Amino acid sequence: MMEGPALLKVSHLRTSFHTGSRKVTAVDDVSIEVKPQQIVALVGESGSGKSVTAMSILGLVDPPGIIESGEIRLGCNNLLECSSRQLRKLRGTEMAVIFQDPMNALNPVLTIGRQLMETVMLHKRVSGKEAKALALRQMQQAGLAEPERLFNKYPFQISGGMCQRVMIAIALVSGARLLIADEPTTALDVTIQAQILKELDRIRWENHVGILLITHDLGVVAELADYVYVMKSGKIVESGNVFELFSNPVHPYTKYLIECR
Ligand SMILES: Nc1ncnc2c1ncn2[C@@H]1O[C@H](COP(=O)(O)OP(=O)(O)OP(=O)(O)O)[C@@H](O)[C@H]1O
Repeated sequence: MMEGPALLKVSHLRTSFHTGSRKVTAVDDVSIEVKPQQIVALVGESGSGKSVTAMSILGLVDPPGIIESGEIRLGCNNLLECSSRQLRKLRGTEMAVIFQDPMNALNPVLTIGRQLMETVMLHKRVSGKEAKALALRQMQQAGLAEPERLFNKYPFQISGGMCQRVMIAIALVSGARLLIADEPTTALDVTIQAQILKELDRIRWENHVGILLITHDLGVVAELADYVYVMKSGKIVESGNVFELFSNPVHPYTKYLIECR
């Protein structure tokens, strides 16, 4: 199931920030791969360059940041050669992202249902009625019981865990094959964390998505990931199958992260 060509292949990516006369290379010669239905973790301490890697893949690096070199392939698309218009289209149809703080990622003045329907209608030529039906189905798929009741609620009226499920539904409604999850459970309490992790595990099989999971939490990695890249100061210092990496870490930094768990 995880055999075959990569869904996402990042090769020798370098992303830097120029501020005044200073240049910070946040991502320095990073190469990573995600296969269909695989959960790949990118771990490392705060400031190691995980989020900048994600933003580079999504085409969301803004000045003073610049992607200096490398290649990012998503399916048959060469992302660094895409225009911003093409990238906007790909974000939604091919790749989607969920963030740490789902409440802030949602629009506070629109109902949950409205936001889902708008995403559907942005990507599919369907009537309002069909969009609603699709939105409701996707809510159910993301583990939201009683979607009809939730449809007319505003983000502040539902819990953080439910908001994250709504974000997952929004991410998947357009049929994206790659989901980038940037610290998806960090802001949630432990029991809700476990539920969301389970949900991610389920949707990768059911919706055939590959997931790039960005986290500093090795517990989350052990629970969910198949493959791990360890990042430090912008570089990948070690990578491997999750079982091998945990049982036999080679790089001192990986050993340190595992000991600090
Ligand atoms: N807008 C920016 N301007 C200047 N430098 C930046 C900017 N964004 C990121 N950086 C640099 O990139 C480095 C990596 O940041 P990044 O957010 O990717 O780390 P991270 O591993 O995701 O950390 P965290 O877990 O705290 O989000 C930072 O230490 C900072 O030096």
